[in-house]
Amino acid sequence: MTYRTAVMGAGSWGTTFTKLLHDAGGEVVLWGRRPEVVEAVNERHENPDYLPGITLPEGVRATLDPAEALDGADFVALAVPAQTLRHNLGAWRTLLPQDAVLVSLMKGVELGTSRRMSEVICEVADVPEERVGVFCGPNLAREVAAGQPGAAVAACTDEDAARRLQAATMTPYFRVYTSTDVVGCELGGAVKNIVALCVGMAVGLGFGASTQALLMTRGLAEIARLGAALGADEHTFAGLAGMGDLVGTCMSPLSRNRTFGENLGRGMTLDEVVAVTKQTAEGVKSAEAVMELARKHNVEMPITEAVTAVLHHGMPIKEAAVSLISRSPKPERYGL
Ligand SMILES: NC(=O)c1ccc[n+]([C@@H]2O[C@H](COP(=O)([O-])OP(=O)(O)OC[C@H]3O[C@@H](n4cnc5c(N)ncnc54)[C@H](O)[C@@H]3O)[C@@H](O)[C@H]2O)c1
Ligand SMILES: O=P(O)(O)OC[C@H](O)CO
Repeated sequence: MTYRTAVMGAGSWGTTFTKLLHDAGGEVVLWGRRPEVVEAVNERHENPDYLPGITLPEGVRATLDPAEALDGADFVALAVPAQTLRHNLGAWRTLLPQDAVLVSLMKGVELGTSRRMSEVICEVADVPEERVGVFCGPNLAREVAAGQPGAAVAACTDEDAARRLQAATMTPYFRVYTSTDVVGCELGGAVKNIVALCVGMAVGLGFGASTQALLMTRGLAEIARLGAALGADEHTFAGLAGMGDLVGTCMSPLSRNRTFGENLGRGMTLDEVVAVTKQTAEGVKSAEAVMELARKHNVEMPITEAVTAVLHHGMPIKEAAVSLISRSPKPERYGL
């Protein structure tokens, strides 16, 4: 069976996901909002702003017209920044094919509502949760685009839809597992960005692997605590969407979130870091939205709290580091 997919958003991950779908043998059209990006993909088979040096297959086609991209799609993959999804999807709502599965590629939580991306999709597109999927895992766009061995999770509460998404995305170099735990997969993807910001700050301050491992491990514990409060399956956090994505992102100099934190840790001001960050570092805005969720569900998330204090309330990084290391003594516990 050949599936047709519309990928909405021609940044680094949207473009990479388009290549993956093509390599998996599917039909795919990439929607981009900038004419020069669409032209580069169609004429020169590259997206130099986001994936310099990567050659895209000749069969990969891009368009500026959302209706053309969405026409007849089995899957609609959404790859815009988390904070613009509501606006973008609202504009495409009447063009969405009746039975298409809408797949979030995004790793963020909406500011103001604290909604996960799948919740925003259900609300704006007015579709039941069975028609909304999530694709996530330790996937640094450049490495996946280069065809390095990798894996991800295709999640949907409708197991059959998850299996179809799996079939549409498996390639000789990329494995895809299914899950029905949409909540856990989304939280794993969104909250690890906040932990990666913190690990980056630690790297920027000159701290080594011991401190980074501490932050990753306790970061995973707070992700699992929030997940338990929101009804996620705690096993998800030991998998690709949890530990896998957390470790991949926190360890990689390619991560925009880790790099953002590292620049702050080295002493740049927030404005300076924002000015040099050309791509989306979702954790920066999502930190406040996740903190709001944590407060609402009475979940302790000290790393998220410290990152939010540094990014949005002017707390000096060194003060945040002291606040974390001097927390009261307690037994080690994973999850709740
Ligand atoms: N890059 C990765 O390695 C990777 C991997 C997995 C998931 N993700 C997630 O994918 C999502 C997209 O990230 P990305 O890496 O492609 O980001 P990016 O910064 O590389 O690209 C963002 C894209 O969105 C477009 N865009 C920006 N503002 C817009 C608006 N107002 N309306 C419509 N389009 C707009 C940009 O033009 C660009 O095409 C994020 O949630 C990210 O966390 C990224
Ligand atoms: O570059 P980042 O920090 O957005 O991370 C990219 C992916 O989410 C890694 O899985």
